[in-house]
Amino acid sequence: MTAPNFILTFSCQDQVGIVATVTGKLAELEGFILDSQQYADLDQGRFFMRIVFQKGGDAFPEDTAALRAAMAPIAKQFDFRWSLTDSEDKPRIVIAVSQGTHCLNALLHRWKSGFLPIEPVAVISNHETCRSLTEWHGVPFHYLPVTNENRAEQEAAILDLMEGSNAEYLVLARYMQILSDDFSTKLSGRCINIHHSFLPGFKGAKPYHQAHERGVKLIGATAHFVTPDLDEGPIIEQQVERVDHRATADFMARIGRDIEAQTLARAIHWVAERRVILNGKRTVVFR
Ligand SMILES: Nc1nc2c(c(=O)[nH]1)N[C@@H](CN(C=O)c1ccc(C(=O)N[C@@H](CCC(=O)O)C(=O)O)cc1)CN2
Repeated sequence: MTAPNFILTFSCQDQVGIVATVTGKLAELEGFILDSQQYADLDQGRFFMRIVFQKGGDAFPEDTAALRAAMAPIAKQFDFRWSLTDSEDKPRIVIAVSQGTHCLNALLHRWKSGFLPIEPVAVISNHETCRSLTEWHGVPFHYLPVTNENRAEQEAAILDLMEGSNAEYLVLARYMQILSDDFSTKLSGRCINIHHSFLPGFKGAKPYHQAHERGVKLIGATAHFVTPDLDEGPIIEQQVERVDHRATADFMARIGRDIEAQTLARAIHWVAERRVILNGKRTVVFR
């Protein structure tokens, strides 16, 4: 049986000696480093790092909890924002969708085929459209209709489902409802949306119509963390495709579906491999 890999990611105020201290501790624990990436944001004065390591000797802690306990004094010393996970522990995810199937299908197909290291614990929707696709993949489907009158209750039901299934992330896979400020704030850093434009261009529900009206030559998609400010959250991944004067809004939407699906799946893959760290209104992505 191959030794498990562990992933340590952290950010902190930058100073001399962070890498030496962290890797010195791993050496003391006989940790064997397999991959290491770091970045210093000089403007913000913050340091970011991701280290993948495994057992390299008998001094290595017996499990993830013991590893976390061993690293905790250093995390306290530098006031880390950090996570330390076993690479086999796939993040538990609730997926939200409205009527478009393409992004949901991309996530569930990649997961079922073993290409996306996630644990989709439930799909929620304000329409019945995606029930059969979801249940075909063996994932529970929850129909949660929403109106302006019941939005608070519906969002509370989503939160209860996340807590009840110990879900780490809510992924909006073309969920066409604006989350309330309270809900999106509660899920800060844990809710990811796919927007069907190359942000910051063309925010809102109908970006392809806006793009056609503007006569753009590139269309795209953007996966980002959700904040109360619509389509303003920290960007995780983007992709673009060329179009020309013949492209109608419907044509743009048609080729856009593939871009959206691939962009969201790629972003969720990065997140699942603990490669994404929030950096204020931006992200650091160790690819
Ligand atoms: N708090 C946030 N909620 C959501 C965000 C976000 O960034 N912050 N992103 C959206 C997704 N989205 C674009 O990517 C989007 C979805 C819906 C709308 C919109 O205007 N919806 C209308 C209803 C439309 C309908 O019923 O079909 C509305 O809510 O009144 C704009 C952008 C997901 N939520």
